[in-house]
Amino acid sequence: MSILIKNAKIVDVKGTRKGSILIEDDKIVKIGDIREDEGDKIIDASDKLVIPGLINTHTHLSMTLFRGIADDLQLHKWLENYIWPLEKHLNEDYCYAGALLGCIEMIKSGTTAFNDMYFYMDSVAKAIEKCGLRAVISHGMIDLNNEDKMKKEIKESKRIVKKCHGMADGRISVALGPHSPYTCSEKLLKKTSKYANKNNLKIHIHVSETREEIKTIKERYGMRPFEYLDDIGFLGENVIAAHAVWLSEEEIKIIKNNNVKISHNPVSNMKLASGISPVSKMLDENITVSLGTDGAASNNNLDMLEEMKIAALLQKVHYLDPTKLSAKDVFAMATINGAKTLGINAGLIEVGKKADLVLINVKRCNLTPFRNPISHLVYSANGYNVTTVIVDGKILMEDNVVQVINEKEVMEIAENASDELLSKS
Ligand SMILES: C[C@H]1O[C@@H](n2cnc3c(O)ncnc32)[C@H](O)[C@@H]1O
Ligand SMILES: [Zn+2]
Repeated sequence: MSILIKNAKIVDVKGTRKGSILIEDDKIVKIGDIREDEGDKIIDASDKLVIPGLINTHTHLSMTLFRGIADDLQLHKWLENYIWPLEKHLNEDYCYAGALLGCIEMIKSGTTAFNDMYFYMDSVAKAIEKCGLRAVISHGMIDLNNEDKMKKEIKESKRIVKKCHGMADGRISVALGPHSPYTCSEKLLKKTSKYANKNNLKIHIHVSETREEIKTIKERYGMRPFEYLDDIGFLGENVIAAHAVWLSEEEIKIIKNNNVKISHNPVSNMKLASGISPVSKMLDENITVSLGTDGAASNNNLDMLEEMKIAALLQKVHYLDPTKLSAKDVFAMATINGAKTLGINAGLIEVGKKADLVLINVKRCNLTPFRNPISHLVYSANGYNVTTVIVDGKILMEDNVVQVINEKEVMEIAENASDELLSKS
C-alpha cells in the first residue's frame, strides 16, 4: 500500500520546503507535486510539520517499569543499592511489558528508532516487532571479572544475535552490549570486539560517565577509560559509547581517530549529577555525537523533543555561551547523527530514504505564532505535539491514536508487572 502525505511542510537539517511525500513499501519514492490518485492512503498534513523520525541512541527500554523509583541518587549508589537488586527479579514477561510501554511512549513522542541495551532481549525484540519500531538491541553483559559469568554473558549475546538479528523485516539488528569498562573484564571486552568485528556488528557500551569511573579505571589499569579501551584495541567505528562525560583532550583525539560514535544523554547525566559532556567540542572535531534518553528510571521519560531542548540549554550554560549547540545542531544530533550511528538509511527526508516520518501539529498554543520550524521543534515542542508516526512505511500512530496495539491495555499490563516486580524486592 502506498501512502501520500499531502500539503506537508517538510523539515530536516537540510531545510524547510513545502510539498507532498509519496511512500511505497518501506521507502520515500517521490517528493514534490504528487497527484492524489498516486496514493492508496492519503494523509493531509496541512498545519503539520513532517520531520524525520527521531533516533534515540541510548535506552534501556524495559526500565520504564522502574520509572519514579530511586530518584535523586548518584549513579553508583543508584545502580548498586536500588537498580541491580531489583533487576535480579526480572523475567521475560516483565521485560516484555516494560518494553511495550517504552515502545508506546516513544511512538507517542516521535521516536522511530533506538539503540537498546538490557536483559531478556528476545522479549524486548518481540515488543519492538509488535509495535513496528526500528531498533538495534543488545544483551547487557556484566561479568565483574568472573570467568564463568563472562562465558555465560557471551553465550547469551550470541544466542540473541542468532535469534534476533534481522528480525521484523530487518527492522531489528543485534549489537553486542558490554555494560562498561568498570563492570566488564578485559577478556570480555576483547572477545566482544573480536566477535563484533568478525560478524560486522555494532558494540554498545557505557563509557566515562562519572568521575568515580575514571578513578576506578585509572586505579585498575593506570589509564583513563578511552585510553584503556584504545590500548586493548577495543575502539572502532562500530562502537557506540554512551555518556562520554569526563574526557581529556587526549581522549577526544582517541574518539576522533577511532571514529567512535558518542551518544549524549544530558537529562540522565543531570539527574544522576554525573557531569556535563563536552559535546560542542566533540562536534567541532567532527565526531558523530547523537542523542539518547538513557532508561526511564534515570530520565524519567523517553521524550526526545524534551531531550533536544535540554541538550542545547546545557551546553550554553556550561560554556556560558548562548551560541553553543544551536537548535539546528541538536536537531541534527537527533536525526542524521542518530541514523549514522545506528547505520540506518534515514534521518533525512529524501527520495530513497526509509519512510520513518513524524507529523507534528503546529496548531497548538505552544507552537504559536509559527515562525521558525527548527527553533519551535527544539525549544517549544514536546512529545504531545506529535500526531502521526510512520516507520518502514507503516502507520504506527495516526491522529494521536496508536494503531499497532491497545495503549490502555499496555499501561495496565506494565502497571501490574511493575507492582509485582517491586513486591518481590
Ligand atoms: C544494562 C544495565 O545498565 C544499567 N544502566 C542503566 N542506566 C545506566 C547508566 O546510566 N549507567 C550505567 N548503567 C546503567 C541497567 O540498570 C542495567 O543493569
Ligand atoms: Zn545507560
